[in-house]
Amino acid sequence: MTYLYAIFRHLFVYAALFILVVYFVEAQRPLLRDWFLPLPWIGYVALGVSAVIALQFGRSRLFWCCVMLAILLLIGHEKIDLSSEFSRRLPLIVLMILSYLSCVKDSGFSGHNVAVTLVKLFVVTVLSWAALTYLPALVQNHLSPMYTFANQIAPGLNAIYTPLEWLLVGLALVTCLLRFIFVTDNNHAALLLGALLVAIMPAYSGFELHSVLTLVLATSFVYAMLKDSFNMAFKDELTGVPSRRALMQYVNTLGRKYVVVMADIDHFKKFNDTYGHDVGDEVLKLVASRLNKIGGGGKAFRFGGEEFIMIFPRKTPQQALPFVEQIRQLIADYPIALREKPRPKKAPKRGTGKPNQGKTVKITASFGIAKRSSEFNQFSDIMKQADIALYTAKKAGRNCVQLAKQPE
Ligand SMILES: Nc1nc2c(ncn2[C@@H]2O[C@H](COP(=O)(O)OP(=O)(O)OP(=O)(O)O)[C@@H](O)[C@H]2O)c(=O)[nH]1
Repeated sequence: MTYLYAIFRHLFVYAALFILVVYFVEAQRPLLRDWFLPLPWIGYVALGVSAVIALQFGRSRLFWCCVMLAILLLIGHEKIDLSSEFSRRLPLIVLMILSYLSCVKDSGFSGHNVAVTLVKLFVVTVLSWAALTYLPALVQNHLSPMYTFANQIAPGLNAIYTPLEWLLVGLALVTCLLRFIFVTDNNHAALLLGALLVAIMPAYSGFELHSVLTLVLATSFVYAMLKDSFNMAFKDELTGVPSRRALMQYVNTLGRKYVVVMADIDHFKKFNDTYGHDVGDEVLKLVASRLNKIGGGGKAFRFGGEEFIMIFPRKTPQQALPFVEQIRQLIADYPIALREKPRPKKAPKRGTGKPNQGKTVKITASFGIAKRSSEFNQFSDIMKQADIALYTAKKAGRNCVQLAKQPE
């Protein structure tokens, strides 16, 4: 569910950006030309900044995208004298390269890897060129109906690309979309946006409009890199909730009144030993997603291992208690469906042997609550108090909440 939500959230943001850009460029062509005419360098500067950040962050794919876009812009700027056929095909080739880059991993910037990537990009370029040159002859008989079909959809389509080129554009865009669905992050969303904007570039003649599209793309690349790096640094990789580092940063923003709740899954070692570490990981994700939904203004963090911390700013332990109780109950009541055991290599004969039925289990967690007070005003001291309360909860039989013994 969270995975689907992440896909739709990203798609919504980037699709909205794409539509906004296209609408703005369509509606404001003369205005944009006036704005960008005195700024012929702006697209290059944006790409340069994005490329430098990509270098610093080790995002080689976005770096190569910036290089490709700079070449595209340069040729659009007619700074390089090449045959018009090459200029016409270049957006398609860049599109193919973008879809290729969305399918591979960041390989970094070591001399060897840069050389290998350049060779691969060259191969993609040659293959794309060959496809654009030889495919029309192969599908000659289908070309005329394809032109008619494209004309029926929208009369202007054939003026931008030939129907065969449209097919290649579609293929490249679907590849980027599928890669984004498989690896849902900002980098892949930016690559998808990049592919979309490069695909529509031939529809907009004029260097200024290309500069606008490049500027949008370079900015989205920078945003994607910063956002993904932020997530890596401040979100726990397994559970997706804010990490210990995020907690330490958050603590600095707290005022003089707050409550710290320490949560720990009960008998988790036994659970891991019984059902395996992978199932243990799934349980951790589940518990984290419950804790993440805590009410009362509480904020959950994974502290490490099977321990979580929740902070309630501007609350007393008594005010936080009902929300913690609610979450404890939610976790305890939730039946966890265990995945079916892996099928045996040799399938039992039909009618013999019982189906490998999935089992459900339940898990509980214990909680310790402490507040900031004049006696315990350092975060580490309040944590220690919450930990003592948690230990008391464990001693009291687990699956319960204990308040630290602190002066009122
Ligand atoms: N699957 C999984 N297990 C983890 C992870 N981090 C820590 N653990 C396990 O969590 C278990 C913690 O066990 P203990 O601290 O002994 O406590 P417990 O078994 O939960 O018992 P009580 O806390 O006393 O109820 C260890 O077996 C760790 O290996 C993780 O990321 N994934």
